[in-house]
Amino acid sequence: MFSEFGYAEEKSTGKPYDLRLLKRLMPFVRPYRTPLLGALALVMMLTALELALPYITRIAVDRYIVPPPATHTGVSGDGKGRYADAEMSDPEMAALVRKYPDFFQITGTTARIPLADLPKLDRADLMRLRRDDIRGVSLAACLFLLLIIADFVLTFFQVLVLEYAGQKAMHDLRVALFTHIQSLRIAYFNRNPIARLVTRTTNDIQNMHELFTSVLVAVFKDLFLLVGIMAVMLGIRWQLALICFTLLPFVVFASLYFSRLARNVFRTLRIKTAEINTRFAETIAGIRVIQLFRQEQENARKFRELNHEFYAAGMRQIHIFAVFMPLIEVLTALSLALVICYGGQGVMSEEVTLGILVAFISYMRMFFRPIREIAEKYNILQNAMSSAERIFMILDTDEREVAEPVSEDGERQRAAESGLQQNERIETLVFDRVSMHYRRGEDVLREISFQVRAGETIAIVGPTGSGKTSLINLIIRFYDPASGRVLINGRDTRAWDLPTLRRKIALVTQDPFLFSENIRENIIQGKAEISAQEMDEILAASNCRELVRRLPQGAETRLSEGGASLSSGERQLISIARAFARDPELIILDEATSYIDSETEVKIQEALSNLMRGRTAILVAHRLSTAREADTILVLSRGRITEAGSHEALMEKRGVYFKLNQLQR
Ligand SMILES: Nc1ncnc2c1ncn2[C@@H]1O[C@H](COP(=O)(O)OP(=O)(O)OP(=O)(O)O)[C@@H](O)[C@H]1O
Repeated sequence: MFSEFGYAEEKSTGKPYDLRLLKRLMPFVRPYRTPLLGALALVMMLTALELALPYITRIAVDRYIVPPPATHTGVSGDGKGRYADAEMSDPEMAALVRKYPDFFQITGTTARIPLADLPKLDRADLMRLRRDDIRGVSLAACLFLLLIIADFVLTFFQVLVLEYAGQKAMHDLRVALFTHIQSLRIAYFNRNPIARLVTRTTNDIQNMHELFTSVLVAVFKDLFLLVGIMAVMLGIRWQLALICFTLLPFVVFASLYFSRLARNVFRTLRIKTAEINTRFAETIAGIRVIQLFRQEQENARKFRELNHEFYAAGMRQIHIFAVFMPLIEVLTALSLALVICYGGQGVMSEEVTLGILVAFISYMRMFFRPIREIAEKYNILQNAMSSAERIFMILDTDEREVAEPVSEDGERQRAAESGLQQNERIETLVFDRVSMHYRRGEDVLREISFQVRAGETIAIVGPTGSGKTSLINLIIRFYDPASGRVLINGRDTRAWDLPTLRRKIALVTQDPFLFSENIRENIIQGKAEISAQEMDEILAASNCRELVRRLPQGAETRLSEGGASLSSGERQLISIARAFARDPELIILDEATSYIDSETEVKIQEALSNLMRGRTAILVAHRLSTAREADTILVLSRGRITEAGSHEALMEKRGVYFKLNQLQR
């Protein structure tokens, strides 16, 4: 049963990139293109900074650390060995040279000392001789530090700007999705379980968010870094660079292979998470049934099974990454070994400087990271694409309740029409040979015809499943007839402006739904503020006064989810107050079948007669005593009207209605 609960759709494997989908995303991204481009520019700067770091190390090593003194002095060679030079014109150098007459040879204004003899000098003298190198190294270190600080600051702004753009774009997408879902016809919700729609607005949007923040810009960064490292390495020493790149195909292959393995596991994990969530939500919603029928153990067994499948998928994921991550580390280490081996030989044969070797080692450490990250992001990208696919599938659902006016002219025309209709009072409601079905070929109403005039009350009675609720669903246009017409004032309801039509009607259902807002908000339901006096009148007419007085903060008391803190009778009283607040012309009442204590029952009946006074009413009556007062009673059976007339007329007829009365007595 669970696997049928809309999860098949979760299995859809999005392509890792789909230009069509990316194009659809553009309207949501376009308003934030400036911050996105800003983030991209910051990423380019960051890449340049990161590439510069090993280069600075190389300069520090080659120019200042390894060679002998550089500025006052220089390296010179005469075939037999290498020397460090010191300028005798500098008095400090001259004094130093004179201190070690055995080591220095003076020619003209230059003194030189064989490199091999440098360690024989005092440490302080050696430092003095190499003071310019020490200054150079300190400068390089400062520059290194500055770049790291700049990296930190730029990363901060890059993350901030990117998150801003991503959050904003996803905020807009979530609102668009929510608004669209809200505008869909009731029939759509029969086919789409709540859990699926909730997942769309939460998980799927989250996946898309990750696409923005972890993939889009980061992939650019990884690519810049990869290309940059390759270019710098080739530029410094192409022979050594090519040796390093020999392992590249293995890394790319391993990354692609593992990302494919991981993709399947991620998908299973996603499905299992959704199933666990639904099982959990269902358990809480149905806790009374579970406890009453002692289903705890069986339910726990099913949950354990699901949980185990989730655990198994989680472990598979861990196994994959437990092999993949170290494998990439091994390949990185191998490439480092190659650099050290070949680079080390190069240093010994003086084809490569030590600085180059050090820089290469740093670059190699950085080199495989972007490849690994691109492989990881491939999964996020794919996830996001299938989320985008599912989100747009909903956004493309063309089952809107109110057709959008196609042009401005259409809009004006509609506004003018709705203005006219707003002032028009409902005089007649006519069902003209109406049939309807939920599934093709299974008519639940057949050829229904009847008429109601302003001020009349019609009661509909009939066994369960005979189509009473379906009939009232047609009046408020939750559904439309398959054939025939529902006419108000002689005009098809489909030609009426839907909001205007609905504003004239109030529906009091069997089990009214209350929102987790306060009582006042539940009653006024989006209406502009109403005065305290009006509110008091509504509470009085709907018999809610006493109930509100008992609550800790009166009408401002916030209800728990679905009004669960109130009894079903109290919920009905509030829903009657809600109908009063609309001051409707037509009342549709689906009488409650649940047991309500007789005191509350009296209150409800009183409130209802107040509500129906002077108004047109259509009443689905489960108790025949309620139907008795109606002007006309329609008896429905298997979707057809089998009898119609006043209570007296139908009793005289001695048909179905008479028999029902005998039974309920
Ligand atoms: N959303 C739906 N999708 C498919 N079939 C439906 C749907 N709602 C109702 N039905 C079917 O339509 C038929 C009429 O149902 P309806 O709810 O109108 O009966 P009812 O007379 O109001 O019943 P009750 O007295 O139990 O409320 C039933 O066979 C029911 O199974």
